[in-house]
Amino acid sequence: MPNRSGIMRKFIVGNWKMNGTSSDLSEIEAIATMSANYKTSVDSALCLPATLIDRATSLLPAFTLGGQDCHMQVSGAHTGCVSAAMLADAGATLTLVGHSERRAGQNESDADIRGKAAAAHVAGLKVIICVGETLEERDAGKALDIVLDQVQKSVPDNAASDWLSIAYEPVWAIGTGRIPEDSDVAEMHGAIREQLVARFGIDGESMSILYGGSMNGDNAAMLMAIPNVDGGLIGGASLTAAKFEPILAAAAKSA
Ligand SMILES: O=C[C@H](O)COP(=O)(O)O
Repeated sequence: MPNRSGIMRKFIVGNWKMNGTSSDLSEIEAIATMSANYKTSVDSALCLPATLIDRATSLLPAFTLGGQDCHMQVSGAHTGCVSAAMLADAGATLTLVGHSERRAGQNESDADIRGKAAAAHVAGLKVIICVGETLEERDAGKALDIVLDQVQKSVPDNAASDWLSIAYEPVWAIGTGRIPEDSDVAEMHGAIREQLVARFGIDGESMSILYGGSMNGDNAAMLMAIPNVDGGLIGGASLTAAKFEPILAAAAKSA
């Protein structure tokens, strides 16, 4: 997201997925303490399991913590679901929506994700909408069409750079150790940027577009040097301060 002088700061977000119990609060604290060393040039956050958000925010009120999903309704008969208002009440200030593991595992549609993003915004949360193609879609030459369609249909019409970011995550790169060619990342992020600017005007220039999928300390500098890569959404390498720090260091250097 832009700072006051309009320069894009890198935005590095860890996604703990379904990992973490109270015994991991000390590691979350270590990550927060380490991240503070980079705060002059890098915005960082952790998206935690909903069960940990309240305790983590009590322990670390200055660190940005988020959820990994929310329901589109404020309350009601939705057993097992968590609303955006509940995340905010627990202390979260942002949430992911539309992660591919939910699109596939929970059959979430673009319309669902748009509704969740809108609900999160109403609850006062910043939102990261995840998009990405499968390997079959890339091999069929459909990656750009698929991802741009997801962005078009998932992003609400009132989106603005002060609350909305996109995370491009090729499904086949998540947790596999594989990453796309630089040129493919540049092409996709450039195309997403063009679409955001066409739809939202100059504000589309300031919406952060994160890359996700096997980002780690070895490849982060290279990935963040690619035009329109404004940061990262990191899974496995966000689980410890030791693995997360080199990514923040790379982001700080590229800022
Ligand atoms: O949300 C994070 C992404 O799914 C990336 O996960 P990964 O860094 O473990 O590949």
